[in-house]
Amino acid sequence: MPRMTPPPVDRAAAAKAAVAARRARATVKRDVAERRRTALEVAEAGWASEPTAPEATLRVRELLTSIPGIGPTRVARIMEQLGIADSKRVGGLGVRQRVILGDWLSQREARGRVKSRLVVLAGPTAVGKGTVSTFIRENYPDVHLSVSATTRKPRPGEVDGVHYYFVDDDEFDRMIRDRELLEYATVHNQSRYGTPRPPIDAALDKGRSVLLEIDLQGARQVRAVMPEAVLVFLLPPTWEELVRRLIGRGTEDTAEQQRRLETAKVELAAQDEFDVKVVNTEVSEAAREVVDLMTLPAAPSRPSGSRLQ
Ligand SMILES: Nc1nc2c(ncn2[C@@H]2O[C@H](COP(=O)(O)OP(=O)(O)O)[C@@H](O)[C@H]2O)c(=O)[nH]1
Ligand SMILES: Nc1ncnc2c1ncn2[C@@H]1O[C@H](COP(=O)(O)OP(=O)(O)O)[C@@H](O)[C@H]1O
Repeated sequence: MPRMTPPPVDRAAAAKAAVAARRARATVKRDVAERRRTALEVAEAGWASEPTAPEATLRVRELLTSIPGIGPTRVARIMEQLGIADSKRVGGLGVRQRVILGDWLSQREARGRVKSRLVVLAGPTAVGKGTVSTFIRENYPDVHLSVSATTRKPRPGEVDGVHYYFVDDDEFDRMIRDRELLEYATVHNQSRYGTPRPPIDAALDKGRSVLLEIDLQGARQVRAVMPEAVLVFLLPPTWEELVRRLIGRGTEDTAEQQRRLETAKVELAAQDEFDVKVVNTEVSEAAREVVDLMTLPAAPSRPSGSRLQ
């Protein structure tokens, strides 16, 4: 599998790029408003700013990457859909491309304004769903992290009501019967897992954002019953890194690891069903990208190196 993330950039350059990206987004939107005066007039008017202005020299790829929740893989797909070459700079776009890009940005913004506060986090085994969710629970207390019910036995250190509600088969059946579960599924052909609905409704009613960390089958069910939910697919930086994480975790024997990796291939093939892809290279970064989707103010950052760095 090819690398999915670009090499790290230095912070000053990243900050400069972020400012340029913000200005470029504003310029493209202004440009779209102007286009109503007819495409010809816009063509004659040319680009709204100097060709050397930072927003004009910025690559479209960088502009799109600067939008929270859009990773490099998604950017490549969006650019292909919009028919914009990878090397294009914002200032070098033709009228038609500017119109297409401007429309896309406006639609994205409109969607952002009505964005659901319910985010579903899914992804292949060992990609780091649990780790990212735990980071969010510990660093973004405004987010309500759903606690699932499961028929699997607790692992050492797992606390009932915190990590899961550990229930037996009869109780799980009762929850299904009484329609207490938003979704449920049998995972890894072993145990049943389900999302209790009442706490989610209560949290949403109070205006809190809600995060569900569930499997692919569950994510599809949530989409069917709550189409406003934002579905996030967590990706590993590379396939090799996913294998390393699974083996490194050391919670499955070799046969089970093989079985999970086979499932992971199937799950990775479903990534395009999701609204947003987030690459889990750095736990804190991936967590921030997920929380950004909920339009919450960011939590104060902890001193670097305090956890999971
Ligand atoms: N559909 C569904 N899947 C869940 C739910 N809770 C957890 N899962 C998924 O169940 C799988 C197994 O979770 P777990 O037993 O904690 O083991 P691990 O994540 O593989 O270490 C993971 O893919 C979770 O995302 C739920 O409420 N519904
Ligand atoms: N960004 C990351 N960088 C390095 N290791 C990670 C990262 N995210 C998670 N891990 C490690 O990968 C392993 C699997 O993570 P886990 O959260 O259990 O995955 P999942 O819940 O998706 O099955 C764990 O050992 C965890 O510490």
